Amino acid sequence: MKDNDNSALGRSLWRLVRFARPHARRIGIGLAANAGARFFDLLPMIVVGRVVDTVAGALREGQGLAGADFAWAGLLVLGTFAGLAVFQSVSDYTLDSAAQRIRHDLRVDLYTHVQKLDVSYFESRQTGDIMAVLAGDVDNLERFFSDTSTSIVRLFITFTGIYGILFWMDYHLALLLLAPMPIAIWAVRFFATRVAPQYRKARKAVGDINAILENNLQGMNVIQAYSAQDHQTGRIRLRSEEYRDAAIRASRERARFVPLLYGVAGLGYALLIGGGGWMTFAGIGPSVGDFTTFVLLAMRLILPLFVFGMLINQIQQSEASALRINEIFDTTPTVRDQAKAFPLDGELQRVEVRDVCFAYPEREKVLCGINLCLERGRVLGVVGPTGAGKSSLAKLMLRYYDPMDGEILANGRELSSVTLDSWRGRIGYVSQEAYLFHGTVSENIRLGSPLASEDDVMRAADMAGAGDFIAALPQGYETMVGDRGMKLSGGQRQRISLARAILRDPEFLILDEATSSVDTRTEEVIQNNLKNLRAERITLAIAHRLSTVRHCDEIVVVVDGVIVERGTHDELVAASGVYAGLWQVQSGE
Ligand SMILES: Nc1ncnc2c1ncn2[C@@H]1O[C@H](COP(=O)(O)OP(=O)(O)OP(=O)(O)O)[C@@H](O)[C@H]1O
Repeated sequence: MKDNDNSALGRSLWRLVRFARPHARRIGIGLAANAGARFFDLLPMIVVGRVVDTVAGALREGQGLAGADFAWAGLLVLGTFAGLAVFQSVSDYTLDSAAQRIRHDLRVDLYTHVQKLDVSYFESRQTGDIMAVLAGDVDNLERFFSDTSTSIVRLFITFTGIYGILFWMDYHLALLLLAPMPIAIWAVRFFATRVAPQYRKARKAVGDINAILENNLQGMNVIQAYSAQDHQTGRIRLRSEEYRDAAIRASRERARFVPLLYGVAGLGYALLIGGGGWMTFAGIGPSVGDFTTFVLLAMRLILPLFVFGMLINQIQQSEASALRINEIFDTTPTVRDQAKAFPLDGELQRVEVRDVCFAYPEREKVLCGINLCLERGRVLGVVGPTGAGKSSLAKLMLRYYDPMDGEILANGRELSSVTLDSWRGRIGYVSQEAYLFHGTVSENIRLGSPLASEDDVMRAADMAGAGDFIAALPQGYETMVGDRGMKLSGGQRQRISLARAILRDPEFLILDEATSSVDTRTEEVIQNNLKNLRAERITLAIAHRLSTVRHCDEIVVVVDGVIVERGTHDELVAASGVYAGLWQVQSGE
């Protein structure tokens, strides 16, 4: 960010030009057509000059002219408009379609990149802010690629075309028109450096506003329950004011810039009309016809000059968006495939956790000296008080994070030397908060197994104890679950996410409080169903409710990130330790 603070024109935008490369041919055709269109656009003015010279010559020499003497001019002008129409539409279509393709590639690439980022990235950055980049900033760039860059090209061709003709006609006059140019260049640079920081602030404010909006819309029921509307409106107001002020400051810079451009244009014309008129009259300049063409062409420079001002403005806005997009592209995941990683092959027989310690970034240790051995066909239960580090252990298994010390081995191979896809592809994970996506029940169950048959989906739902309630929903498996599954109860959401994990037929099933929101009777049914599944997989079950882990082959008790007890249910109850105490409370003994 820092090295961009003083940059006037588009360093971040340049970095995104790579997205244009695959469409170079299309862009080339568009540019060539645009150049053709500009040629036909300017030709009538040369014809006008020739007509004026014909008239002036005839008047000077007292010759008569018939209407037929001007027919060529009319036909030529008509022809130029036909040419302009064809070339302009070819140019518009090819350049615009290239821009749409670039935006599409950019959006897909950026999203694909975001999907690879660490879980910790999403835990520390607000969703609404990332959304603002993926949606708002990408759309800003669409405008850049479709409108701004096309206008830049058009402007460039018009400018070079007009100046080319002017220099060819009379370089003295062309130089007169060029004289104030250095002032224009200075004005543009000045404007760009002044306005860029404001646009950056505005884009950041948009991200902040989106983050609060996204958060608040999701928690609107809580806001209403606590009558917190005024306070929340205040937060939005504050951010919106930041955006408003940055936008007004940018507008103020623009308002200063436009008179400068008018001044430059005025100076150029004053020199041209005054100096050129005198030179033409004195016979040391162009003919009357050429002077007419000259003035007409010069007039055509006015509009581009102001379009140029607008373009600088758009470029700066796009630059602010490009900066945010590049920030995401520059973020690399810390948990990723090592250069020498290769897929884990063979059946998953055992997962070992050796002397593992772990802390979240910039936090105290949450796990310390953890040793575990999980084997195929066996179920390991993890219990402990809230905040003890149980879910963190599951996150390490999933390789959302890598341990600080120690290692996790799968079939004897260190997890970090195995490709992420080959590892996570074997896991069925039911997280503490059952997250459902907007869609049908069936689509949600199929998340990790999109090609599964309907029968398999139903079987998985039955195993998860969800079959009956799904059948009773208005459209059964095709019922829409609402945003984040809000149209279902907590227990129903949990069972759908359990069905999702079961459908995957994973070799390693991680259940983090997977049945905490269902009643004890339903849980018992689910436990019985899961018993049939345990033979062909490793199961890790985390729970508060001891009845959930009671039948596990081994249970570990985690307190403050350390394993304090381990054994079977009976052994732990007999040991009269932490577990036995919890059991007494929960069983009412
Ligand atoms: N993403 C995170 N970043 C920083 N700290 C975290 C993060 N997630 C959890 N923690 C902290 O790590 C500690 C262990 O959390 P963890 O979720 O593993 O506990 P738990 O045993 O699963 O608790 P519970 O039974 O309440 O679910 C807690 O102190 C928690 O505040």
